[in-house]
Amino acid sequence: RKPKNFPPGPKWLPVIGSALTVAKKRKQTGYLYKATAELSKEYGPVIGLKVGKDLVVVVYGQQAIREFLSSEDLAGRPTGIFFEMRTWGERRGVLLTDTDTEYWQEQRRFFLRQLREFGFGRKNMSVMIEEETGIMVEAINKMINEKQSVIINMQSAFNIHILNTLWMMLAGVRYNPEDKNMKSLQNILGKLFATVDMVGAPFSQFPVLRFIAPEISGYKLYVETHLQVWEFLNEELKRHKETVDVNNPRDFMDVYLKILNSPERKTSFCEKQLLAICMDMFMAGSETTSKSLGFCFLNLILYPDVQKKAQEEIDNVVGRSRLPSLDDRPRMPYMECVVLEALRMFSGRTFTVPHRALKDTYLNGYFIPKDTMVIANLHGTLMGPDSGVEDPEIFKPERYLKDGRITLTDTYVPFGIGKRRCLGESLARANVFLFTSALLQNFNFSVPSGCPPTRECIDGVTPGPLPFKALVTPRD
Ligand code: HEM
Repeated sequence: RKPKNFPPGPKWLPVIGSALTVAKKRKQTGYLYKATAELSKEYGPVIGLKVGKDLVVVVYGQQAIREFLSSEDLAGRPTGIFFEMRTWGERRGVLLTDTDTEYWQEQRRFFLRQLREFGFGRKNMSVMIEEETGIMVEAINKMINEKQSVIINMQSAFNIHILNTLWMMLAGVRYNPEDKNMKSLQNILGKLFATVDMVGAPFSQFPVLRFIAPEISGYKLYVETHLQVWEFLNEELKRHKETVDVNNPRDFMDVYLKILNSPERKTSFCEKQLLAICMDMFMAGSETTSKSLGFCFLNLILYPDVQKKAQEEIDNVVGRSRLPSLDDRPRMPYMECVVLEALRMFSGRTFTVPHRALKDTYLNGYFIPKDTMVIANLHGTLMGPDSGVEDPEIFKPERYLKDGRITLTDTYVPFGIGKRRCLGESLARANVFLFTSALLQNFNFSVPSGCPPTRECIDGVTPGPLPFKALVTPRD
């Protein structure tokens, strides 16, 4: 039965709850984020659903999103499918860490401190990304070679380089794009993303399917691909344990191994936890950044004036004799705004991670029982009718500039806020800024004749642009 004063939403049918209504709306509108927007028109900023046996609340209104993300009562880690996944793995001796809320907060703090203080290991974050941008520029130059230009698939152009920046920080390894390990990792992650659709995957809507139809429901593939990533990480951990010098940590794995060997080690620290963090970083950090860059370049070819203005700024501040660095950032407000707009285009179509109510509580005046899963659709605050953003579908970096200074409002939360906010924000911003400015410094990007890009996206919990090509020409 529906709890008293639970947020309003579509009718709950026996067994399937409201899953069918969401699926129908999704089919009609083509997108999960648009389905939420439609439901919100009918039911208001906070929508109550029942998916299979679980209570799920989706938050869409701008103010309600802020209230949700600021609430400590709603900052728990989900149990349900994710928890079961880990328990399932534990039984086979591979997965599980107790990443429930309290442990997670301890691990979060540790990760953030390491990121802030060292950028991990010997090379700091900026230098490492700058090197990777140089490698990408070089690779494009090679493709162009003697020709005048080259046509590139832009939506996937960044995947390998972004994976490299993540993997360099975590394990100090960078792969050649042609490397077979890198290709296999990319392949596995791609499959994993195709199967993860927290609100949409059939097995998360109907838990029983996991047991009676593991193949068709996608559960088997989900678990198998998860395990493949796990094994990939475990191999690297083995190598690290053999070669670590705790007084000279090379990367995050070494820093973590140092803690494991120290007497002050807290109970939440263990090897499995380390692997779980690396897994979370891959899951949360690779597709998100690559897709934001995809949206960025899609819009740069659709808005050549924006591209030209950014290039003028790069030429003035950096020139052509060296690559842009993070130290240039304060003197490049227009490029910063290009990044802000790219992040809005990505996060404005995406959802937060699922949160869990740690106790009975209230949101926007509605009752949220303990253990309800709560998730926000950031479209509401970045692009929706009460977001305060004018012409939200238009890529307009100037919107953040007031008298030459960057001014952001409370509604601009592409990384979330509060206790569960994104852990990789500084890395993601640095990646988008450095890759975009290095490429614009060296090349012009335009629509190839006969291949106009579409603005339509691939639907999912983190949508990305549909495949599109750019004509890339060296700048004089
Ligand atoms: C442009 C790129 C990115 C965007 C737009 C983005 C955005 C977000 C958002 C909206 C959340 C959910 C916040 C919430 O539910 O309250 C999140 C969570 C998270 N992000 Fe990011 N993210 C990006 C890149 C990264 C990177 C590069 C990393 C890792 C290095 C990362 C690690 C995480 C983690 C671990 C969480 C979960 C935090 C938790 O469960 O407490 N993200 N991110």
